Amino acid sequence: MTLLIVTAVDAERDAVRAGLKDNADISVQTIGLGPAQAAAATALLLAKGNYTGVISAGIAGAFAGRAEIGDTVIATRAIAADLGAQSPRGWLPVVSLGFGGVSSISCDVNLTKDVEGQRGAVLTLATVTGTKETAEELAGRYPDGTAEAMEGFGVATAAKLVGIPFAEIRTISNIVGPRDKDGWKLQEAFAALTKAVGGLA
Ligand SMILES: O=C(O)c1cccc(C(=O)CC[C@H]2O[C@@H](n3cnc4c(=O)[nH]cnc43)[C@H](O)[C@@H]2O)c1
Repeated sequence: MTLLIVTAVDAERDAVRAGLKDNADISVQTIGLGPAQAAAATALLLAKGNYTGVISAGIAGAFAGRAEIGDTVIATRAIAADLGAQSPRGWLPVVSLGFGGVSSISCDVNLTKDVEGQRGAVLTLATVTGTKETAEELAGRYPDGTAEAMEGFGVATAAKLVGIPFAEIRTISNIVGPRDKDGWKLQEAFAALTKAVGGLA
């Protein structure tokens, strides 16, 4: 039986593979960017293989004051932070709309028990946050929200459908706020990712 680790882009996949040193019991695959692509591609992989669990891994943005560049965040839960409705009285998560669905999926602690890092919720968004206002709104809405990325909830949804454990590991490349892509510390985050997944090997 094999553990599946999925990443959005090849650079993340290569950083994870470097930390695992050819461990034959772990398969690392690129699934593409965003929650919809992540859910569909993960479901396809899980349908074709026999996996003990799935981990969404990669880089992420941290909410100011909750994690720093180069830190490792191990998700307690993956939150669908843009699945719901806006209203004049504030945000309405999908669960409050009355049509079913869930707003967050818990992570299995056993999958990441050998990984070092801080624990906190990781938000999944189809749109990367790019303003101070949205960053503050999300941080206020989710007091346990430590980081945001674009795939975790999609991967978690596929794992839940198949009935296998899910976890998410993210290393911090940037602070969530006004868009400054040139300021993302990609190499620091990829190096931290290689180190973090070493515990899984
Ligand atoms: O390999 C490269 O040189 C490279 C250049 C640009 C971007 C990447 C990525 O890996 C981007 C996709 C990756 O980033 C996650 N991510 C990171 N920070 C955030 C954020 O602030 N908000 C949302 N997502 C973020 C995303 O989930 C993907 O895993 C590589």
